[in-house]
Amino acid sequence: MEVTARAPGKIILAGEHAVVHGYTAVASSIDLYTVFSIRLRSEDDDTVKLKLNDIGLDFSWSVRRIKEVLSHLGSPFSSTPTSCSLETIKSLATLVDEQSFPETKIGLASGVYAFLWLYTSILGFKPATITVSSELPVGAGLGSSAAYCVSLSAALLALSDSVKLDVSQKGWSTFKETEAELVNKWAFEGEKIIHGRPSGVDNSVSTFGNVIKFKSGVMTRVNSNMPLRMLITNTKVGRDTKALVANVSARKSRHPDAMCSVLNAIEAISDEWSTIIQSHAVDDLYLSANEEKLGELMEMNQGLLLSIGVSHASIENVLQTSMKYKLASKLTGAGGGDISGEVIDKLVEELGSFGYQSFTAGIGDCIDVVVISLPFRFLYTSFSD
Ligand SMILES: Nc1ncnc2c1ncn2[C@@H]1O[C@H](COP(=O)(O)OP(=O)(O)OP(=O)(O)O)[C@@H](O)[C@H]1O
Ligand SMILES: C[C@@](O)(CCO)CC(=O)[O-]
Ligand SMILES: [Mg+2]
Repeated sequence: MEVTARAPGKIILAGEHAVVHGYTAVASSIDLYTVFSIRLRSEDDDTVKLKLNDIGLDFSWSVRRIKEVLSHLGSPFSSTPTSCSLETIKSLATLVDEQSFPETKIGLASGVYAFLWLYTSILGFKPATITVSSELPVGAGLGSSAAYCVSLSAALLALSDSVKLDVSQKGWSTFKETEAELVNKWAFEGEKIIHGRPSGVDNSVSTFGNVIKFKSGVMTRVNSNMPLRMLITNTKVGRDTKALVANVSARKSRHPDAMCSVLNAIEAISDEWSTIIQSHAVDDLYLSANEEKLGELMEMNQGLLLSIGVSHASIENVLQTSMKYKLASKLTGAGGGDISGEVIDKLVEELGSFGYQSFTAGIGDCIDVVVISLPFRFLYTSFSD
């Protein structure tokens, strides 16, 4: 039996970091996916093999060893999403250390802990070969960790017999709403292992697709009526969402009043973003006035992100380069090395001369356009041998 599940990445249009502290963010899924495939092996095989294609790492555990290390948990199965305790993370770290995790890639280990937690909690101790590969750059602000956790949870739940598929389209099937909620909740537990303190916006937009507004754990769907041209630039500067989120919290406890004002301002920007993209353009003039407003909001949001300490010299370089072409930009996701914005070919070329990689997340025929109202959802297909 094999199941393949995929889940999209995202861009945060406004409100990253503020959303961790209970303020509104607006996010959209993009058409770049992470794909998990799980092939169950025969019960007497006794191995769980994990192949992480994007980061070039393979693992192989015996089911017996996993059981032994997690013996304090008793039965691992849980029908409701459960948090991984610190004690269990230490046990999972033992399993990962035994596989000689390369020191240079140690920052990636939390993804393997999240895998082991979700796998054993949802499927128990079944032998299998699991492969993951992604179109998303890992750790660049496009929600790779959420797409990883959502596609993994979707594949596991599809195999667990506890969920039923919705109608099948072109070989892919979707989950019904309540089952998608279950996938989302499990994915959030995985994100907690990777991020430390996720808001839940990334896994929610990866699970439900489209454009969403997110505040204090509550998601609202946004009906976007505005096609947007977006360019995403990866500065390739390594960074870690967990550390950036922790730095913002530390700054907030040092300067509570000032930070509260900044986060309130970010929330006002998110609210205006969602109002604008939901409005119906009566004519081209109205549309271009709205585009200009969004550009200003992006500039203001970026200024506030700088003030909370999550920008980076490379991001500022992209901003200044874009400004030469009178284009607005902001970082997206956790910051510290990535950016999104509107652009023209010359800008892409100039950004390329700094070693940055610009790409568009195209949809269907619209290769260079992100139409943020498209209904991206994770999908999976299953078949038996
Ligand atoms: N395809 C993948 N293969 C293996 N691990 C992955 C993959 N995608 C994500 N991860 C895990 O997620 C971590 C990156 O998550 P992180 O939250 O730092 O970045 P991001 O999700 O890409 O950006 P952001 O959270 O700002 O949107 C990696 O260190 C790894 O543990
Ligand atoms: C930085 C952050 O706001 C977005 C990361 O994509 C973290 C989160 O919301 O979990
Ligand atoms: Mg992430």
